[in-house]
Amino acid sequence: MTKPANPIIAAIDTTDLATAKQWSAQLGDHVGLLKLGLAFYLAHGQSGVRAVTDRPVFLDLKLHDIPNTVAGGVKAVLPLSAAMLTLHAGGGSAMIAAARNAAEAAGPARPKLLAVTVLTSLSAEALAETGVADSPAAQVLRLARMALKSGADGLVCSPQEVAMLRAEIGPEPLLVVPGIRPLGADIGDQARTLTPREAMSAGADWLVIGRPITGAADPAGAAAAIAADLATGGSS
Ligand SMILES: O=c1ccn([C@@H]2O[C@H](COP(=O)(O)O)[C@@H](O)[C@H]2O)c(=O)[nH]1
Repeated sequence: MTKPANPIIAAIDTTDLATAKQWSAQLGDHVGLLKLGLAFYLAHGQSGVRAVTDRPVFLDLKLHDIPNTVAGGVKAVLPLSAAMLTLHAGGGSAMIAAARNAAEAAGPARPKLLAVTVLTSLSAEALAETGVADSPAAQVLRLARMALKSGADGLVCSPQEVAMLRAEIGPEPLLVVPGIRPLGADIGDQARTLTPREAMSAGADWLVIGRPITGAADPAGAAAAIAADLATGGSS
C-alpha cells in the first residue's frame, strides 16, 4: 500500500452528534482519515456514521467475540464501506479468519481488517495483571504474527513497538498507531506513547490522534500543525 499523503487519523471520540459533525467539518481538510469508535457507534449507529461524513471512515469497533458472532458483526457493517475496521487480536486465529472471510463479501473495496495487539493504555504492570507476564513488546509480536497469518491486513500497536514490528514483519502490513502525543501534550490514560515524528520515523503508516487535536482550542489548527511538522521533518 502506498503511504498516505497525510498520515493523521483524527479520533472523533464523542457521543454528541453535533460535535462529531463539527469536528468532521473542521478536520476533513487537515487529516487523512476520520475514526469513529465504539461509543459513537453505540449512540448513533450506521445513520450516525453517514451523518458525520460521506467519506469512508475508520470504524474502530474492536470486535472481540466467538468467530460466528464477529463474522456477523463484520457483515453487518459492510454497507458503510469503511476504509478500516478493528478487531482484537486476542480473539484468536479462528475469529480473525472468520472476520476476513466475512469481509471478502464486499470484494476488493472491503475494509482493511486491523488487529489490535496490546492496547496502548496498558503498561507492563497492567498487562501482567491480565495474566501476561511477558513485556508488551513480546506480547505484541506474538499477537501480530498470529493475526497476520490469520488474515488481518494490519495491526494496531503502540508507537513503542513500531520499529520492532517493522523489522519482524516487513514493510507490507499496515501499522496504525495510537498513543501519539506531541511534545508537552497531556498523556492522559495512555501508557506507551511517542511523538508523531518518532512514530513515523519508526515506520508507522498511520497515526491515530484524538485529544491532542479535538481537545485543542483550535482543532483544525492543531491537526494542521502536526501535519506540517511531519511534512517538514520537524521535531515534535
Ligand atoms: O490500543 C489502542 C487502540 C485504539 N485506541 C484508540 O485511539 C484513540 C486515541 O485517542 P487519544 O485521545 O489520542 O488518546 C482513541 O479513540 C482510542 O480508542 C487507542 O488509544 N489505543
